[in-house]
Amino acid sequence: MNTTTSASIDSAPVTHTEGAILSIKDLKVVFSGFKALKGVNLDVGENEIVTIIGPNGAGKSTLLDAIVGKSPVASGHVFYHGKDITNRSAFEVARMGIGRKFQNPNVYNELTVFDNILLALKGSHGVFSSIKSKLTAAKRDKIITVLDRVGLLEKGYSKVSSLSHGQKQWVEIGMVIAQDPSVVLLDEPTAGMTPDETHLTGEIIKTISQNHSVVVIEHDMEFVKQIAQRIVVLHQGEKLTEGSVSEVQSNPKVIEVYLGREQIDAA
Ligand SMILES: Nc1ncnc2c1ncn2[C@@H]1O[C@H](COP(=O)(O)OP(=O)(O)OP(=O)(O)O)[C@@H](O)[C@H]1O
Repeated sequence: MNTTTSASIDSAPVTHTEGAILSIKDLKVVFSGFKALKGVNLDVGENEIVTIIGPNGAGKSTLLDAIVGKSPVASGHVFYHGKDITNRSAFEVARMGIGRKFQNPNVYNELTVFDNILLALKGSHGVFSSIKSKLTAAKRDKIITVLDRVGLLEKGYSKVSSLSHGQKQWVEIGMVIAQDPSVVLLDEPTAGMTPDETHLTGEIIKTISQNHSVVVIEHDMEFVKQIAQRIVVLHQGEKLTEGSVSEVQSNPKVIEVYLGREQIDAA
């Protein structure tokens, strides 16, 4: 991979981390004087699952928003495949290959699961023309592959309105991966799910990581343990630490600001 350099505020060259698909350097986001991110660094490798945890208001969603051009970056850099994409528009970032799923499913309830995935495929233009146009074998195969990866092969011809909350979330994950992103960003994908749905979501994330890098914001520590390879802990707009599940769970600072509180909440 070639090294890309960008000028920082003080003109010192800033480069991405060699080999990282997504490389975030000293990222700062400020809302009307409030520092939501105070200089966060994060690297995501190919086919890696990175899980972000931290207390409410830590800056987790803001970090994903800043990556995809939804929150303006005050300073610092977002490199994607070595290219500086800081403050690109949400549309450009999505087109380049960073897919984002938000907390609430954004699906077409009156269409089938199959048609929802069809609409998300690259090259689809508008609901009516996409569904009425002739389905090529390649598109059909692609949709079936996506349905298989998100565990919805048998629900392909069901209307989304008939699905459970968890299944609707998987439809939307399918719509994101149908666009062939290199990186998939998931904001609390298990919110509101049953324990069984939560576990299946973990298995789906592990499956999709075979073809995509995945960054997941999550609160449920059982789920984090199921999927986590590397955990990043955010606190008050800063990275407190990062490491394996056992490293993070035994870190006194993490216990003090986050895990202790989670354990009390769970009691
Ligand atoms: N558009 C905005 N305008 C002003 N303040 C904002 C905006 N978005 C987020 N914030 C503030 O930035 C801080 C970080 O918010 P963020 O949503 O990123 O936290 P979080 O870690 O995702 O929290 P949660 O777990 O509750 O979703 C919070 O104090 C929040 O109130």
